[in-house]
Amino acid sequence: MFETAKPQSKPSSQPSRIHQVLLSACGDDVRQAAPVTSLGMENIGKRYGETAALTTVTVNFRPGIHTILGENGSGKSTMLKILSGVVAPSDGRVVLDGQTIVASSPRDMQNRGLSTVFQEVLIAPHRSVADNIFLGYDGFFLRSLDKSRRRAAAEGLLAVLGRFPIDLDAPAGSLALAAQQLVVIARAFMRLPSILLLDEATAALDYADRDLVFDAVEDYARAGNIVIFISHRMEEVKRLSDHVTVLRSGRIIETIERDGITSQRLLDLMAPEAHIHVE
Ligand SMILES: Nc1ncnc2c1ncn2[C@@H]1O[C@H](COP(=O)(O)OP(=O)(O)OP(=O)(O)O)[C@@H](O)[C@H]1O
Repeated sequence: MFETAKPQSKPSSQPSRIHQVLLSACGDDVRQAAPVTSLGMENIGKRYGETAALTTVTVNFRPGIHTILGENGSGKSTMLKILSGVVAPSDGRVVLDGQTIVASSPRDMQNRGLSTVFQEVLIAPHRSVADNIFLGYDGFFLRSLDKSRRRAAAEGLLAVLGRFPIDLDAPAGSLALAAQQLVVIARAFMRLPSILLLDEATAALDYADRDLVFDAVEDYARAGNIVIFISHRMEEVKRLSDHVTVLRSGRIIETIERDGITSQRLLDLMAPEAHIHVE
């Protein structure tokens, strides 16, 4: 069966729900990252010794949800690590709103409005949930937030993203992996990024919580932000994507727009030699 993705929803002029939660918790001290209208990779190459992880990758990301799809080892995480400033490309350049980013670092990219949820769940296990959500946020809010506003912000975000309350005072390392993943996603949203990168960020969640996170992500993209999403799950890709870029062996094979996205087409592009037929 050839299902197509649902029609793309119109951009909204409203602030995102996440933004509204933070405004109501923290008032005017919330600072949203400057809007970004385009993030590009131009002729990016990345080699690890003999391995060419990426070869002449050129792609432009705009507001909306842009998925990167490819088999294991096709180079998806390497793309996100380069955009996040974690890994330097061997060739090519990253361009943000027409400006070439030189010698970027994770901190530099965060300051330019980018937040990343990496595949590995990165938490400080002995620190509280609330501390984890605010990790690395010094100076982000216009004035330092008192404890009660921090807690209200953390609680508000977690309530948008998950169904069950998470104890803000518990050491983050004592939580189940799914709850830790929600904490990491909440941390990424707390910065109100203009560009949100999600690398298999919902892998540990059950369907119901995944749905809530996807609702929040869709709403966030509709408010004019760029979301770059990596997932292996076909139903997620079809639900969320405005554009899908398919990678194979470190090269871009094609970028498909929402109207053209079907499971069969994506499988044919990802692994043509496998001849997988979608029933
Ligand atoms: N730090 C590294 N050192 C050496 N090789 C690496 C390193 N990181 C990635 N690679 C190699 O680069 C290629 C692309 O890896 P990458 O993790 O970007 O792929 P991926 O599509 O994200 O895979 P997965 O879906 O398994 O996460 C693979 O061959 C991988 O083994």
